[in-house]
Amino acid sequence: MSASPLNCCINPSILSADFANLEAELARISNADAVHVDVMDNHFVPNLTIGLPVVERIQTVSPVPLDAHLMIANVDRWAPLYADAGLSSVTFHVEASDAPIKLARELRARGAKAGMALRPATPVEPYLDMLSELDMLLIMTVEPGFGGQAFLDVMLPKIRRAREAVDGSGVNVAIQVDGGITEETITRAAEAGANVFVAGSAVYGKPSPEDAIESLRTNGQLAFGPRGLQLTNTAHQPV
Ligand SMILES: O=C(CO)[C@@H](O)[C@H](O)COP(=O)(O)O
Repeated sequence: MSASPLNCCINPSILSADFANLEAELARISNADAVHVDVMDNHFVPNLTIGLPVVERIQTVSPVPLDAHLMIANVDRWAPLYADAGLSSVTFHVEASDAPIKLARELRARGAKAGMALRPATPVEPYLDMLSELDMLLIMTVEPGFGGQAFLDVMLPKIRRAREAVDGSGVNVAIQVDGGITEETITRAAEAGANVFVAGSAVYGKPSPEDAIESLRTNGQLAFGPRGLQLTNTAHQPV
């Protein structure tokens, strides 16, 4: 399935997969648009997952592109190395970067799509002027660190503001949401304007991850509707 800026994308979160069988777990989501790789350092978030050597190995066996979500400190130093590794998309947290515009430019220069993430308590308004520097804006819909949390409905106005700004700016920036996405909450997130959905437990917690991806995609696309047709610049596609 190739991602289109006019479509909703479903990116399953590897955090809910079996870390002892990653190759097999990746084969179970071959109809996903990308795999969302949660990199946590136990500093920026209170959890520890995997780092660059493991991510590089995952890339060699994944049937879909990698969408890295770096929940780490010192991201200005580390994120470019993930782009150098050939990842399709690298997302850093604005709260962890000293120079987000410089970092986004560096990621693009190294061939990756540039994503920027906002924790729930971080407002979007200060960053709307830099949309043209980004390929994706990730609005966290839970506090980052753990899978299986409940979707924060209080994030819906932030998603709406981001969507209005993206549509008004004429640049094609994907709006990704991550945390608590289910067959039910995806509808509210998509109605608000999100078009790339990270889902961990709602994919890997189901007997058939492939069927779960299709259901999520159908619900997301229905709720997102023809809104995507307003986008005109297709140079940067979401993953
Ligand atoms: O980045 C994170 C958590 O910090 C997410 O990617 C979660 O892994 C999503 O899991 P679910 O909420 O979908 O179970």
